[in-house]
Amino acid sequence: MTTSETVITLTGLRRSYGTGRTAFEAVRGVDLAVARGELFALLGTNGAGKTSLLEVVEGIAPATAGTVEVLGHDPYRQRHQVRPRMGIMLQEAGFPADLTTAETARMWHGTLGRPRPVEQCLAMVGLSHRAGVRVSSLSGGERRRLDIALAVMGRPEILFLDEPTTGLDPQSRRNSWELVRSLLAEGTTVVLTTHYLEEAEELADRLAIMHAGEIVRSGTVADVVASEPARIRYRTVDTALTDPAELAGLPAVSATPRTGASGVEIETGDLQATLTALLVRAEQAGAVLEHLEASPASLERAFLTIAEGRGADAVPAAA
Ligand SMILES: Nc1ncnc2c1ncn2[C@@H]1O[C@H](COP(=O)(O)OP(=O)(O)OP(=O)(O)O)[C@@H](O)[C@H]1O
Repeated sequence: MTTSETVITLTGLRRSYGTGRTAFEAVRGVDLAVARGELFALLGTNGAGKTSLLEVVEGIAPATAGTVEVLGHDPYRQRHQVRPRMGIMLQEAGFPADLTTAETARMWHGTLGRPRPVEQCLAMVGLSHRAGVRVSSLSGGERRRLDIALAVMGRPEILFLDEPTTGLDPQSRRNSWELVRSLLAEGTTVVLTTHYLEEAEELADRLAIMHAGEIVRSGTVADVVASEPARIRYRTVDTALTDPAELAGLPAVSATPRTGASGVEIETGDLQATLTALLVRAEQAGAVLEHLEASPASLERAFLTIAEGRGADAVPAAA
């Protein structure tokens, strides 16, 4: 259940690698607040800065500028106070290859304050039957699931999952979602990065999309989708229906229609109104609209608009 208590607050957060002329700023002034009990998804193109940001929040690296507070503490300088209350699943974990699954879990168990039993954790991720198998013999997906098991073992208040389901088959992915849902139901706060938009749509209370070190969209899935227009596409030889100035006069058209070799693309804030008027015009002109497609706004579309560099300034982020 989501409460209004804020457990993660970032203000003007920046993170650079290197110094001087070779310095590279991977996180460029991020403001963010995550409430207790919610699932916050961080999305973005490859290299957008998600992992660089997460590592600062997890206390693995210091911020170059700005402030970060996790459970009321600086996660880097006051790491010993924050770390026991967090569960962290990194993008790539290193396990000693010669230990078995159960030995690895028991070793981790020994480092935690009030851990869940090893057997329970392995059962939670469907690895009980692989308990006696060496980690080196686990499949990539099984190793990912072992990662999740270790991350939840310490009953964390905040769980960080960095691309947790990459490499999992569809069934295992859905099982992981069920596990995350059960942790949310217990009141755990979850911060998730993923390249699977469906995963964010399934699980996220709120999300942010990063691009080039900045958050360019944020809010609920519905908020982010609402910021994106619907699209109509077709091809035709009728010049009245390929003229951008004529088409801009259709109701609810939100940008100058694009016409080119691949056909006509119209963006609209009201798909039904624009489509109805377009079809009436086509009927009156006796024109045929070939390959006609009408696509409602979607998270995928919003993501692609940002990835193509068209959406960075369109709608301010409101984290
Ligand atoms: N140690 C480092 N030294 C220099 N640059 C780095 C370092 N680590 C990451 N970067 C750069 O910082 C940028 C952000 O990387 P980061 O790993 O945070 O992105 P990401 O959003 O997590 O990407 P992905 O989705 O591919 O995992 C990239 O351009 C990357 O090359």
